[in-house]
Amino acid sequence: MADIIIKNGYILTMDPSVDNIRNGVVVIEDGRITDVCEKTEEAADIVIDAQGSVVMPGFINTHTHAGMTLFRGYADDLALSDWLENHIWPAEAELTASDVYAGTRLACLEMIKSGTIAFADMYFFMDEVGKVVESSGLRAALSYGMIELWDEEKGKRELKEGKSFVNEWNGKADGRISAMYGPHAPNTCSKEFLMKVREQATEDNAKIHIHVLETEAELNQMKEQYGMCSVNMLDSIDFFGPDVLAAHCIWLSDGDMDILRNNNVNISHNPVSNMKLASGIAPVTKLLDRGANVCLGTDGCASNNNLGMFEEMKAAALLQKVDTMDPMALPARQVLEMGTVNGAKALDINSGMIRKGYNADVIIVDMNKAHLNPLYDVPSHLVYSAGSSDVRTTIVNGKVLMDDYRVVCMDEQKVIDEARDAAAELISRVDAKK
Ligand SMILES: O=c1[nH]cnc2c1ncn2[C@@H]1O[C@H](CO)[C@@H](O)[C@H]1O
Ligand SMILES: [Zn+2]
Repeated sequence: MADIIIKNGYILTMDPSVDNIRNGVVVIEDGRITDVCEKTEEAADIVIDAQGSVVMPGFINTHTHAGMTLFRGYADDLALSDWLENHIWPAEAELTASDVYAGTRLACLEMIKSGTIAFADMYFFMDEVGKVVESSGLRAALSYGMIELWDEEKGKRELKEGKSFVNEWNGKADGRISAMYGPHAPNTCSKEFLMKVREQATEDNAKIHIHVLETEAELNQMKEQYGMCSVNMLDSIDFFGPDVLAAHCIWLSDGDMDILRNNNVNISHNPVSNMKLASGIAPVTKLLDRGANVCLGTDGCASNNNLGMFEEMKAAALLQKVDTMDPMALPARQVLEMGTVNGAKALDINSGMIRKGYNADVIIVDMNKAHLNPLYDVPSHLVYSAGSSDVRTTIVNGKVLMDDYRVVCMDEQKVIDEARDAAAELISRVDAKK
């Protein structure tokens, strides 16, 4: 007997080798999708009627700082350097482990409710993040954000912390958690430090998550310091490879794009954060044309200000259209791939498609809504009209985390209350230091 059967839904497979099914069935057993078909005679413990809904792979948020939900709306409408240095970093200096626990729980709740099944995180107190991911049922690629700032002693401590996190958490929670190294950025970590990180990651068989060319200021700083941009500098130390997840990647030359493509670097595009901080527009269309793997991420809640992937998809599509002045640029189907298939490739997980043998990381989107009717084309609605609150069911690793709008893996109100309390106390500590 199967664990879960989802029936009567429109199956959006995202699998290039299999057509979508208008009225189909997804069978789930032992955390895997065991069948995708028109009809089944099989029985299951749980039968979900997805009438009037789309059954699709859940989203993969490939760049975030989950604990930053506590700073949602705390410092807005500022330039990135001012925002980070004068507002966010002083506030983060007061963060405690229990704050990160509360903030990450809130983030996981929000992600489950908005159809995200996995996320790539870079933050502090990562043991707390690991615990939250483990108990929530989500999947995640976690990294301790190492900020060296050209201080050799600090660099040693940071790398030690990054390494102990990798050693402890890589492969945990039945393989739902992978651990990565998270050097913050080429303008906050020295070349020597980045070389050590690369070496350590290779030795530990762990991936690397880093911010790259998010601002023009970074580009200028790198040119001044090294006589070359971040991509060239990283390439000169053989930093790149298919195990690297580079966030933002805005200020790229054509040569940089070739380097990223030729090294199979995964690029996390974060359009909402990039627009909000006026960081710039990443050349997504050009990267995709080259065959680079571009996926989507929201960035932290202080620069977005939510973790919704529907919104991120729409922003990505619209931004490329206006940037290239071509309304055919980045069509709905391709953005959906960025949010699912490409994200799975970046995190190296067997998710992102409704396909036999793949992880049962499935969401059900309710289409019986005013803003989703009439329905001509499913990808179009998902990208241009649907929103986070249209997700009715979220399944990760064959476990139902949200069942028909009801989150079953955590006490929703308690998570919200605890995060609100933690944020209030945190900000009063920050204000007391001013
Ligand atoms: O958009 C961004 N650019 C650069 N740094 C960021 C951004 N968003 C968050 N952080 C910062 O990265 C560190 C993660 O470990 C944190 O300090 C966080 O505030
Ligand atoms: Zn970031």
